This record gives sequence, C-alpha cells and structure tokens, in this order.
Amino acid sequence: MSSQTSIHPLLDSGVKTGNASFAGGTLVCACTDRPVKVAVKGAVGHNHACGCTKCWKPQGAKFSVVAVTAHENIEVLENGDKLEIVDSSALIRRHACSVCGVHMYGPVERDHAFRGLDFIHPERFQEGDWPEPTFAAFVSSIIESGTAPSQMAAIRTRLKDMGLEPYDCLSPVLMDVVATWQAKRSGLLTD
Ligand SMILES: N[C@@H](CCC(=O)N[C@@H](CSCO)C(=O)NCC(=O)O)C(=O)O
Ligand SMILES: [Zn+2]
Ligand SMILES: [Zn+2]
Repeated sequence: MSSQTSIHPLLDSGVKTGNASFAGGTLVCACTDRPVKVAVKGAVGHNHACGCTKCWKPQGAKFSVVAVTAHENIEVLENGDKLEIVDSSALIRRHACSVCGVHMYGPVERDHAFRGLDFIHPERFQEGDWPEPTFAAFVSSIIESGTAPSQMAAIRTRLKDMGLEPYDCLSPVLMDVVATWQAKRSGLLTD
C-alpha cells in the first residue's frame, strides 16, 4: 500500500487503547462558528472502522470510525438548527451539520435489530478517551469510493496488522445479532 494512503488519521500510527468504561461526552462538529454540540449521556459500543460510502470520514481517510450508543443517550445541546438529515430513506438517519458536513448522530428508527441505537463518530468527542475501534467493517466498500481493487490485499493486511480484523459486512457478533433478530421475527427462533 502506498504510504500516502490513510486508513484514518487517528489509526495510521496505530490504534490507541481507549477507556472501556467511557461513559459519554460531547460531540462537536468541525465549524469554528456556531459548532453543533451533541451530548452522549452514556456508554458507546461496537466502535469500528467502516469503509462504506455512507459514513462520514475526515478528509483523506478511506475509513470512518463509527460506534453506537442508545438513542436515549443523545441530546442536542447547541446549534441544532444547522442539522439536516443526509438521506431520510436510509436505515441510519444520519444527522449532519449542513455547514461542515460532519455527521453528528444517526438513529435507527425502523423495525430492525439496531432500532433504538444511534451511530456516532467518537473522534468528534471533545473528550479523548473513547473506546478504541476493534474491527473493520465494509472493507470491500472502499472500492465504491474509488480505491483500486489492486490495493485491497495491502489494505486488508494493514488493517490486520493494526488489530482491526477486516470484514466485508459487519463483525460476526453484529451479523449474528441481525440474523437472530430476523429469525425471531419470522418465528423460526423463539426467546
Ligand atoms: N456498499 C455499501 C454499504 C453501505 C452499508 O450497508 N453500510 C452499513 C454500515 S454503516 C456503519 O457500520 C449500514 O448498515 N448502512 C445502513 C445505512 O447506511 O443506513 C456502501 O458502501 O454504500
Ligand atoms: Zn459544522
Ligand atoms: Zn458505514
């Protein structure tokens, strides 16, 4: 892989271990004027690097860093008038700052295994000790944003070397959660 290729600026020099007991903080967008501020009043989980085209990434990054928290933990504190929904038909209703483009929170409101969760970008916490990402999701999707297929082997190796097991969907744990929810919904599994 080219040394010019950034997985993500906060991961390129190694994944820094965070605080597994992180209990929340304040997300801030990138605006210097009237930044949007969103409180997350509780734990975040399943932090991961995501290669999909839909998640917000900082300039030059191939992957986002994205985690979930319970929707009840989310409270818009300041400048919520700047928020707009990126794609109201998407499963994740990403609320982005209309000026700087940073995605602040994305609730799942539809009937789905992830209903009640919000997707957030921990790097936007003004506090720095959020739990580190533990896997890489939707890795093949970076091709959809222009990465040459010939780079994929090197990128997967780089992710593994930094301790982020690469998957082309979500992690097995999360895929099992989704599949279990589906099986219960269709009546093939009971509680
Ligand atoms: N190849 C597509 C994949 C997009 C996708 O399905 N993304 C996942 C993961 S986002 C956080 O991990 C997803 O669940 N999306 C639901 C949504 O975006 O509403 C692409 O790259 O676009
Ligand atoms: Zn902004
Ligand atoms: Zn994504």
